[in-house]
Amino acid sequence: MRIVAAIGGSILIQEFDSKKFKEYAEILKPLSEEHELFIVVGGGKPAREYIKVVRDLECGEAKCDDIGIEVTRINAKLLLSALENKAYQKVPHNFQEALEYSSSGKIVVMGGTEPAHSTDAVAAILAEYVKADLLVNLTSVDGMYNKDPNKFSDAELINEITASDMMEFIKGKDVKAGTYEFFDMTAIQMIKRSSLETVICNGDNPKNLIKAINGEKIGTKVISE
Ligand SMILES: Nc1ncnc2c1ncn2[C@@H]1O[C@H](COP(=O)(O)OP(=O)(O)O)[C@@H](O)[C@H]1O
Ligand SMILES: O=c1ccn([C@@H]2O[C@H](COP(=O)(O)OP(=O)(O)O)[C@@H](O)[C@H]2O)c(=O)[nH]1
Repeated sequence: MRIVAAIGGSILIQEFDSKKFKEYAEILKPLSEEHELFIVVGGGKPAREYIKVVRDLECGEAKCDDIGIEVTRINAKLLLSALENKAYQKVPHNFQEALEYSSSGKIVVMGGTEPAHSTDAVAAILAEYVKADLLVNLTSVDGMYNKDPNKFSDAELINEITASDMMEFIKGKDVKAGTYEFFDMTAIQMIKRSSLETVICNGDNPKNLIKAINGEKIGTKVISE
């Protein structure tokens, strides 16, 4: 299968250590023997810290995004280091490069591309671009809830949701640099327009990626309606 997986910065680099990079490398290396893998990594806390500095410099949101993108690319480089020769050792800056690098037969790892969206959108566009069989979004919670599970203890996990309902849910959420929380509108639009098979699940345990690939019931399944 051709798989695009987005790994949220919130899990990959929660602390400044190599733990999650190593854990993911251990899972991704054997998976790449069977599947074609494209990994998109987020910026997490370091991106938000840098964005705060740029915002204080008052040079505009696009510049803040630009710095956020640089941080996602640093995280991509860290994952490349952990993956060693199983990954193509260059971070693509756009979708065409990602496709080119994948012809090496190795894992491709990238971060952001352009301002005004998150790496969740990058992963969805990439999935469209490379005609992926599956898009997996690995985040810091078990999937999509009816409200923020970190704010509401009675939040309920949604097992299945249509892209249209998800759009309705996300409408009006902040689109400033570093503030995309759960998912962004661009990502959902891609899922809808290209009927991308999508699963959102907890990436704190990298083995959940295997479960999602094996079609086990996990997290939230997004139906492209
Ligand atoms: N309806 C919701 N369902 C799940 N998570 C939500 C929801 N609304 C807000 N969130 C928040 O979104 C966060 C995930 O976004 P984020 O930290 O940016 O992750 P990532 O690093 O994967 O992009 C969760 O920690 C959660 O607090
Ligand atoms: O293609 C991209 C990817 C990222 N970003 C910026 O980089 C930040 C960090 O990316 P990430 O996807 O991790 O967003 P987060 O979920 O941390 O908000 C985002 O908030 C955006 O400001 C961007 O502008 N374009």
